[in-house]
Amino acid sequence: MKILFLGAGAVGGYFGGRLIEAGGDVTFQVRAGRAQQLAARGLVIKSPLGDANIRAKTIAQAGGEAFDLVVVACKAYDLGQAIEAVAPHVAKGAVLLPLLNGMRHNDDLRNRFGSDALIGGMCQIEATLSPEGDVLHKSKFARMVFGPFEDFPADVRRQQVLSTLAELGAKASFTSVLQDPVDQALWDKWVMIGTLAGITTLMRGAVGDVLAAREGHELIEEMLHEAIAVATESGYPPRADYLASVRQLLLSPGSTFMASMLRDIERGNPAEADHIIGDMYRRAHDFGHDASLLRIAYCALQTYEARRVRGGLS
Ligand SMILES: NC(=O)C1=CN([C@@H]2O[C@H](COP(=O)(O)OP(=O)(O)OC[C@H]3O[C@@H](n4cnc5c(N)ncnc54)[C@H](OP(=O)(O)O)[C@@H]3O)[C@@H](O)[C@H]2O)C=CC1
Ligand SMILES: CC(C)(CO)C(=O)C(=O)O
Repeated sequence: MKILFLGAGAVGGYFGGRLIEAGGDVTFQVRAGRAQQLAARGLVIKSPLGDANIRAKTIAQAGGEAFDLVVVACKAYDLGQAIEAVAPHVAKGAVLLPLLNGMRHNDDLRNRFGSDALIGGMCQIEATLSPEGDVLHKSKFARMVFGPFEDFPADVRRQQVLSTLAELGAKASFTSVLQDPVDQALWDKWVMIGTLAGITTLMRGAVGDVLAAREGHELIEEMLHEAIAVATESGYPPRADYLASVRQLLLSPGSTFMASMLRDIERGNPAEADHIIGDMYRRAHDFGHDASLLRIAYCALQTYEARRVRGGLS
């Protein structure tokens, strides 16, 4: 199976690199700056699961080659361009697997390419790119979940892609899970990341820092409650055992766990505010919920973005 990763950032670089190690035929579609880094240094992964320096095949844009699977691994604010970049691959028969946090990108991709071009996915990893472009994997967990959507079961082509990816993933240095249907896993992840990103960007600290504050524990619980309410109204209430694991992550005193969105803000980069927090707040609002913490977190993120865009950060 020929696999293309659109983007070789923290997520694309990690999972794409690990699939190459497992014997996968993987190419990265990258822009000029990232292409130069990969040519100069190789695809470098620094990870508690094992360091690697991988020779990565790259292309600048869609050309003659056809791919069976295109993994979309960009940030949400780049999705518009990414959609145009992957369109020629879809026209040649590729199936798309987005690994972005949030949910709305699935609708965007489905509206543009149709349901039969899409499988669902998400990943759990704490990773970032160093200034030199090395993938820095910070915790031991690395998990990719993929599968067909509940309302659109896999046809023969997507089933073939899913099972080949599962076989390859089983040999790779991450946990690979084929989940049919995939929807609950995507909602569960959004509940967790919506709460984590909301609270850590609002308070500008890791989970343990927030918990050190007098109202910290209560506010984390309140934001989690708002996110759970959106998932529940949407038909995907998180299971009790999943919520127990989320509470363990979000309520561990002293924990340095934080959302990648906070790291983006600390570097003065754009944040996926609208996609991860704004979309959740809007859905809460449409369901008639108050969701006052999501509302404030979204407002804080929009304030950051306005200041960033006017050059007011330094
Ligand atoms: N980092 C993490 O720990 C986790 C992230 N996620 C989610 O995964 C998604 C990706 O995040 P992450 O990997 O951290 O982000 P990064 O910023 O590290 O990587 C995104 C990459 O996409 C590339 N890209 C964007 N548009 C294009 C394009 N049109 N053509 C080619 N390359 C493109 C960027 O390239 P360029 O360098 O040229 O800008 C960049 O290298 C996000 O939705 C995030 O929320 C999910 C779980 C964990
Ligand atoms: C919380 C985490 C690290 C889990 O995968 C994540 O998705 C993110 O910060 O973007």
